[in-house]
Amino acid sequence: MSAASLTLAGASWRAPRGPVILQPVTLNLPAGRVLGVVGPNGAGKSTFLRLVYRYLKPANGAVLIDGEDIWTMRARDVALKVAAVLQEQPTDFALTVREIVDLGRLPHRGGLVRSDARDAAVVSAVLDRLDLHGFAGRRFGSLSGGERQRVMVTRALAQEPSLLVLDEPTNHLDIRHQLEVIRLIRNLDMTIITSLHDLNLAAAVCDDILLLQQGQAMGFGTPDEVLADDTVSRAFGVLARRERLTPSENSHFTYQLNI
Ligand SMILES: Nc1ncnc2c1ncn2[C@@H]1O[C@H](COP(=O)(O)OP(=O)(O)OP(=O)(O)O)[C@@H](O)[C@H]1O
Repeated sequence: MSAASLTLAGASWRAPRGPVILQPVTLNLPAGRVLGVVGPNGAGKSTFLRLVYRYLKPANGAVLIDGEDIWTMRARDVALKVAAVLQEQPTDFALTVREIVDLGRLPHRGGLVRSDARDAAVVSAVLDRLDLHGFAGRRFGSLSGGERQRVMVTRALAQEPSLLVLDEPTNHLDIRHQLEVIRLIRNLDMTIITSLHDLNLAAAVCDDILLLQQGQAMGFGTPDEVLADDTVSRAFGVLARRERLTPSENSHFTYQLNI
């Protein structure tokens, strides 16, 4: 497993027989970076993520992973490189946690081939990593929202991707599990693309930020470059002020309605 670079070369998306939802985006993310995708509701964050994990095909331009256009690659080869944890959770509630996590191994074996010892070892290792071993035999449907979210992260890690896409990964999680997932994101040896609503979290966790507003990229760069008070205020339609907390030097945004 190693990290992969991501390039968007003028990639845009248009709804079928509808308007352009995402205007052309061009960016180059070196391998191993953590990219946070931020912006108000309806800005196009999920659409951007769907282009990256090859769910949506760009109307124009291309998405490249390690320099290769993902739409000229076989779907299975993309699945060997890219895993996604989405807001929508699977409905196979009758499966056990171990069975759900084992589904992450599917791209590594052809068709109906059964799990082998290596698959079992990877599944056990990722269950341990997310502290879910005690849940392995539980039915997915019997878990809480936060436990399900951790299972979905675990399944994605079982895929051993080089690029991990996360849609609001801390949703449903209590404070401790939020911190654990954030620490995990920072420590993974892969490229991460994550949408986040919490700008404080985005500034603390991400190497780079893509700010979207009404389907347009308003900024791409380090959190300090992109998340300036006036830019955040304009994008979200609020008065935003960023302070530095001492001694951590972490950013802390406060907001008020500008009426
Ligand atoms: N298939 C579609 N057909 C028409 N409109 C769509 C389609 N998919 C998305 N949209 C619209 O495109 C816009 C961007 O949607 P998207 O889900 O990417 O936003 P988002 O930034 O993830 O929003 P949120 O923060 O609310 O989750 C929204 O206005 C949405 O209604």
